[in-house]
Amino acid sequence: MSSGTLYDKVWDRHKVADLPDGRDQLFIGLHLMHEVTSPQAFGMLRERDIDVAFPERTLATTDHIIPTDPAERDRPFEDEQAETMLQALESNVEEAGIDFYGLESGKQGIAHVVGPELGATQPGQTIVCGDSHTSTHGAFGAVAMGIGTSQIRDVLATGCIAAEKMDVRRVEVTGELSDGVAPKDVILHIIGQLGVDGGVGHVYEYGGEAIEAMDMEGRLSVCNMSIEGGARAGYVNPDQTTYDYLEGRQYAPEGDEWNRLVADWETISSDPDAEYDDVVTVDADGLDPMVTWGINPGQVTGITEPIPSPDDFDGKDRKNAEDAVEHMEITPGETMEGYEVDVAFLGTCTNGRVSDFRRAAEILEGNTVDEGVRALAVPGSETVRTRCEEEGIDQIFKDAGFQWRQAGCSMCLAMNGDSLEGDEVCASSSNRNFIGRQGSKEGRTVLMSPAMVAAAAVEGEIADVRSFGGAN
Ligand SMILES: CC(C)[C@H](C(=O)O)[C@@H](O)C(=O)O
Ligand code: SF4
Repeated sequence: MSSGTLYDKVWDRHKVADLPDGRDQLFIGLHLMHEVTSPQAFGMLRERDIDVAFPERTLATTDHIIPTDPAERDRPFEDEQAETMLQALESNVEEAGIDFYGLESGKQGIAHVVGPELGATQPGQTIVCGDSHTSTHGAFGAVAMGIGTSQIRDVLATGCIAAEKMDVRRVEVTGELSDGVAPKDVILHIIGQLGVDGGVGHVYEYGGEAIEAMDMEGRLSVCNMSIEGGARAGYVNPDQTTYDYLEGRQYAPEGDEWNRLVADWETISSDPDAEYDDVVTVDADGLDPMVTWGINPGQVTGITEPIPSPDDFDGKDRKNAEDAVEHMEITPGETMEGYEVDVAFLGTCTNGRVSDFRRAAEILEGNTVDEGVRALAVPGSETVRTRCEEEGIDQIFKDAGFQWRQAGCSMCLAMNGDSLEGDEVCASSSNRNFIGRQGSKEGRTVLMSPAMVAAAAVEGEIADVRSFGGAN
């Protein structure tokens, strides 16, 4: 039997043909869809009178444009553009016979939260979505990639895309996370070390004891931000943690089929002697909670570490650091601790899952949000929201002074009206801190873990979550 990486094996299994331009024709196991990037592709199919080839391999939800304020979710939405986009998605999926998790389903949410929690995301699959954070699904040992409009058209029409095979970099994360340090800190640290372009031309295979010790939701957070490190995709080899999470979920196979698949999934993991194009080792021992100080996710440092000076960098990185210092109004040499915040935002496809809300609730319990802070808790899906409400987590958030919202992307990119104003500073559990990302050109985003967002909300400034004691 040939020896290789999971990426090689899954790719080879799904490869249909060599294309003349050097790319491969790749069959797609699961196509996730949301309202922003799909309408145009459906339009292209309609122009040529082509039906959706595999509706049963397609799953749709609505996330980016929908209001998260319960009072604004009645149809038609006040925002006409949002209403039009959702209507387009609704009629497209109905016509094609695609499973759709809309507002009434009780399971609506961000595609990258919904796919895994419904058990649609499975090991060994090829997964695509017209969304860059499709890399999230790699946490299950899948090859999951974001695609553009013409590829959405192709997968709708044929079940295949033309894709270029990448190199594989093994990112070995050794050591153990200390209290108060989360998977989000690990991926921010990785991006800080390897750079936002460090992964270009690669997919990242995350492994090592720190990754193996993570639960599925932690691995999802890590894989989610692969794209922020420039990688085309990121994945973790499937193991018992993966199977235990998946078993019994809505789309998960059952009985003999389940046993057959688990046995098969065991064979698709990277072999011990697999050859990688590159291997890097990152030590998680002694890692601090991380915070970004700049305007891309690689401009990141430990909470106790000083903000670097532009002089520490060369070329493009130096210019980026100068821009960051100016935009963020930060002082190199100081730490980010004590940097005042106006908004605390907890949610997104990076950190909008139940374990994220549990970790933040541990910090919030018995505490109140600083009076200068507007605090939003936005579950990544309605399933997450319901689960949090069953556990009483919503009450802890509300008692602390957070707004408890309904599921969506919300202030991650402010397409739905949840937005920063002026030069507000946001302590955010999201994945992008680009200028203007959260809806205001002067707005300032500081990326961090969910527990760190809760700590910042309480203190009214960036704080070290470890000072709250017992936090994990
Ligand atoms: C709107 C969508 C295409 C976009 C993406 O591709 O990632 C969004 O989800 C984002 O996070 O910026
Ligand atoms: S939560 Fe943010 S990063 Fe994730 S899909 Fe929505 S907009 Fe993109």
